[in-house]
Amino acid sequence: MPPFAAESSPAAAAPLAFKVNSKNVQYTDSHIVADYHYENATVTKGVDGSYNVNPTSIKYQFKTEAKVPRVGLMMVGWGGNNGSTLTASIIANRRKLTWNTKEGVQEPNYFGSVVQASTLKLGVDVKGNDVYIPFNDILPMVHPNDLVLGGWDISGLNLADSMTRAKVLDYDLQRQVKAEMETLKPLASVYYPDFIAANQSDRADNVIPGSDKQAHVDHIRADIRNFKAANHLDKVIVIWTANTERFSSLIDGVNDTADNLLKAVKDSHEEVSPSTVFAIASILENTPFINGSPQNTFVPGCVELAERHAVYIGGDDFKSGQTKVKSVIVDFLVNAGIKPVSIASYNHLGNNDGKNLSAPQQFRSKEISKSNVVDDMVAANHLLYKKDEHPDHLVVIKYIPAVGDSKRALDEYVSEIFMGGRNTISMYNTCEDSLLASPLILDLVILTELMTRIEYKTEDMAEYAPFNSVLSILSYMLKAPMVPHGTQVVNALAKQRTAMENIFRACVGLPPQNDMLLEAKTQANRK
Ligand SMILES: NC(=O)c1ccc[n+]([C@@H]2O[C@H](COP(=O)([O-])OP(=O)(O)OC[C@H]3O[C@@H](n4cnc5c(N)ncnc54)[C@H](O)[C@@H]3O)[C@@H](O)[C@H]2O)c1
Ligand SMILES: O=P([O-])([O-])O[C@@H]1[C@@H](O)[C@H](O)[C@@H](O)[C@H](O)[C@@H]1O
Repeated sequence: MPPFAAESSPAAAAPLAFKVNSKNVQYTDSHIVADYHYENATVTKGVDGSYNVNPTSIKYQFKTEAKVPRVGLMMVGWGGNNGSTLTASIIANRRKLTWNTKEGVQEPNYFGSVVQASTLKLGVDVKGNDVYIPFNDILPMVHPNDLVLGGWDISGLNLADSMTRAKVLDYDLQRQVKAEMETLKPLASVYYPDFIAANQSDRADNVIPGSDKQAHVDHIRADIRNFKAANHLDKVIVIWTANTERFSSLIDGVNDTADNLLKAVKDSHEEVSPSTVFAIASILENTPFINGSPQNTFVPGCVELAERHAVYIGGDDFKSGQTKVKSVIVDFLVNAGIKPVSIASYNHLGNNDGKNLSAPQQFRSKEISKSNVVDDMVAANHLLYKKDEHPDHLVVIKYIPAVGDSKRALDEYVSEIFMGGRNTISMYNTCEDSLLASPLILDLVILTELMTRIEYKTEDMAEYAPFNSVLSILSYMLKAPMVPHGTQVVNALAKQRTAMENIFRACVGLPPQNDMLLEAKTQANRK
């Protein structure tokens, strides 16, 4: 039986939520085609140190396939807290289950998903008031309830037992989805003990045998093909929500180029990690691969392979809690002309992720992804920070089993303010970590799939082309967002969200979002 088939295929192309009345936008039976002028400015510095600013305008044409396909989500680490929680939550939403809690009857939702539970401004009404629509109405997108779920885990527990082990969801909900979850069993996976904490070995009872890494790549490729065929899917997206691995060493001749990496797989080189095996297998199956963990899955050779095959990749590390808040707080402080001088981020948690992170090499992967998030915001304000000057920044993660998935996060931001003053912001944040991360998996899979249906061309291009294989548009959901080589990393959450919104607005021929509200500022006093 297919691991988990959606109860019904999504309807044919659903009617669009809105139409833009413009000569720049054409709606065909199959596509939305929009002409868009991308306005920017190039800045050069004169010998006297002054800037010369040259406005630029590039005409793009975006073509979006309007029909939403039948999509499968294959999770690596399906039996983990995130994977089992997301699966149960989709069942609950799909079946409109309600459950009793001490607060009363709870209804299912997709809170925490930008795509499913946030809105965006479409424009203003005749009175000049903002009009907001659901984020997922900007362009046709897959609905989570229509996703077909599957995946792999080194633990052979079925999803009901995994859900019980995770201790995330309320019992009265677990009770209602148990029967369906019991039918779901992760596929055997690739397990190289050296890459995750030794304390994970007791879970590894569902492992593809042998140490031949080429055979493992071929095995995973076959799994993807079989899942797609068995569930009559148009597309599959693979997301790594398995344990955090140690970083792979970057070795010339091994993982520096696509060809060397493919040879390293053939040679079963020890530095090819399980996550890179999955990424290679996905790329060779023309299947997007997203890394929800902090390790450097995408070694240079893997990025080159994705670019060679024009397959989307994205990562790293779901941005779900402390880091998400940090990418707002530091942005606010620096843009307010206030100078953070020290950032201390401590948390403890007791889930299996925390257990794995209690090992030094796995913690180091997470420390890196949690530490670099302020770099762009600091670099953007040379008035506050001299070149290469940074706030002190400390990341601490401790494992305390008793608190389970309910992460306790303590953050302290000390900033220099006016005339030598100091401002200290302290935060204490507790939450079920998996309930923050699981909705992000939805956003990542839904937006990655949408991006596979969008092409662009500029006036100098004869044919349409896909976006760059490294999907930096996903950065809002990621702590250490991957960007195309040589391009800037943006971590500020507001900028990440605006970029995402404006690209989708451009695909329907709308100008970038702005909050100038000139209507209210110029007409209000008109006699
Ligand atoms: N808030 C969050 O939960 C959050 C936020 C950011 C990042 N992450 C990252 O997401 C990942 C998953 O988090 P989680 O809380 O679900 O962890 P988890 O430990 O509950 O689940 C990970 C699962 O991966 C499985 N696994 C390990 N190695 C595997 C392999 N090679 N192949 C297949 N399965 C394998 C484990 O058996 C386990 O079931 C972790 O790397 C974590 O750091 C989580
Ligand atoms: O998202 P965030 O709160 O900054 O970071 C979290 C860490 O603080 C936590 O210890 C870890 O278990 C989660 O995987 C997540 O990465």
